[in-house]
Amino acid sequence: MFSLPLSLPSQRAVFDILACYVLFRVLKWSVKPWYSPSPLRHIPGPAPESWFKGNLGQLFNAKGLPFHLGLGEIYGGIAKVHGFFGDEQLYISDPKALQEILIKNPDAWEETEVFIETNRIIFGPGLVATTGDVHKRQRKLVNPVFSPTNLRNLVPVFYNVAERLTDVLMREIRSRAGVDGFSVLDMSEWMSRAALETVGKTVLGYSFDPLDSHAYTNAIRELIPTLFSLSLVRQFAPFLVQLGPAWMRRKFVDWTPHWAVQKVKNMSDVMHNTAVNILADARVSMRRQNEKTLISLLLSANDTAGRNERLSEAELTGQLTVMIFGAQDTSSSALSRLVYQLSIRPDIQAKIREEIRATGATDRHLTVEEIFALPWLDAVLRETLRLYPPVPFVRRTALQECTIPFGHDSSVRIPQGTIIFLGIAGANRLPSVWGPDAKEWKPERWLGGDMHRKGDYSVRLPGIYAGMMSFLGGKRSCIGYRFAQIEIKILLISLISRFEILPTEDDVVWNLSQIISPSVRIMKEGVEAEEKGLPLRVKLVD
Ligand code: HEM
Repeated sequence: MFSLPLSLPSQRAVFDILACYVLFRVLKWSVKPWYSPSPLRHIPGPAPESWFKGNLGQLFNAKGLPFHLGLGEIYGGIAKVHGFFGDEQLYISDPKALQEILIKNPDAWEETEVFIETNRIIFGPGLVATTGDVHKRQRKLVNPVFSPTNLRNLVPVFYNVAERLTDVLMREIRSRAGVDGFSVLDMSEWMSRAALETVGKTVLGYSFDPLDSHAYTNAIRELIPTLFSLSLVRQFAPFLVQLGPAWMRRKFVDWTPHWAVQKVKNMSDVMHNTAVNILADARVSMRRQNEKTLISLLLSANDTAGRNERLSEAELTGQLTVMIFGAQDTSSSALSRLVYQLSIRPDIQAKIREEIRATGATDRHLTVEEIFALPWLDAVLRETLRLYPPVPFVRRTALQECTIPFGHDSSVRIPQGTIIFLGIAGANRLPSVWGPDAKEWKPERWLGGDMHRKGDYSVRLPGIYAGMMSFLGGKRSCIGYRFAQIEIKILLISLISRFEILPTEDDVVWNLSQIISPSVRIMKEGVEAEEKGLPLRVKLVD
């Protein structure tokens, strides 16, 4: 558990600081109800599981997804949960409330300090580590880089990765197929490699070589699970970042005797150093070859931006790391779920194969228009992202006191500083929006346009994609949502036109580590355990 040999005074310093913080929170918690009764006291919700961490142990838990979904089902669109020392927080999946928070009054809400400060330490000052005007300025420069035209120009690169993936899979299958022609492959591993290679090539023009165990590759793939294991410790970040200058905070991190903190520190150093080198290379090759990777487009946009709009070197390095992260785990989680759903529904897999074949796509690359005109592929992508969003929740803090409407004609006053969870997965399953079959995976609900929606037409979610919350909505919505659609569709076209995919007998479970990922239940020395992966039976189509 403890990985660093620390001197006694430094351990003592970390301990004293944490002890002061705990004392401060306990005092605040015990005195507050006497001088101001909470306006949230009547909001229903589960009892705190512990006096110390409230419901945080249930919310930030690999097995916590049913708890998240249950909050909306049991208590409605706004439920009260508890943070440290009884801190009252809200869990929100109500469409009207989401509309108010994300669209109507976005300046009253911001990412939590915990999120911003830990991201700033890990990624540097990129999009996920800045707020207010700085974030607005960064988005103004980064958003156009993901324009439909720029993404269209990258289609050959997306195809190149997809074809390299199918070539490798063909070799794998041929070398170890059984008599029935099927081979069992860990498809989540392959989807993760494909997603990393895609983002490496499109954003940076850089190959991470998916078969190589490059330190940067490992850092990218292990960071999010390691951070999730630190979810509770992370809550102290806003307090810790106020402790003196940067060199002193770095010393505190160096002295922290926790293996996961040290692992995150090392991964963050690897990512930062690699990003600095990649940026320098990108500058050189951009000038030499007029290269059109997303980072070279960002560099050009930055060079021509006005002085007050321009990103600093640290901000550019931050964007680069953030783009890689934003793209990798999320896309690979979505792809894993998609191939799994198609494996258990071979009838729908066959429909996609048929519609691809009808375009003649097996011999040529489809254009973006042709890709988006495949109705079953589109319906399967939408339905899978709706029912199984890779990021099931995000959090925000109220920057000022505000009142938010919810339900038919209710409202609640929210004190400044309140932390809220935006229940992405919960909102995506609301019967009021999607109809009584909201909890079923039914791609056909997307065929025939909006008329097929069975919910109440007056209730709308403020998401940027297909009226769902999977890529969020508003000022901090996903910048790569078009990128993700093209990437996923091209990879699926290549896979489904060449391979038939069926499930194995394995018991697949989907765990939460901020982003959802698959594991299988196994017996290890007579004891039930879980192993990361998604074994599926794959064979070449006849
Ligand atoms: C299926 C794939 C994806 C899903 C489900 C997804 C989902 C999300 C969500 C929910 C957020 C909001 C996070 C928050 O508010 O805390 C977000 C933000 C973001 N995403 Fe994605 N994302 C995906 C793919 C991508 C890709 C491919 C990229 C880049 C190439 C990307 C880049 C980003 C960035 C940079 C942000 C931060 C935006 C900001 O704070 O202004 N994402 N994404």
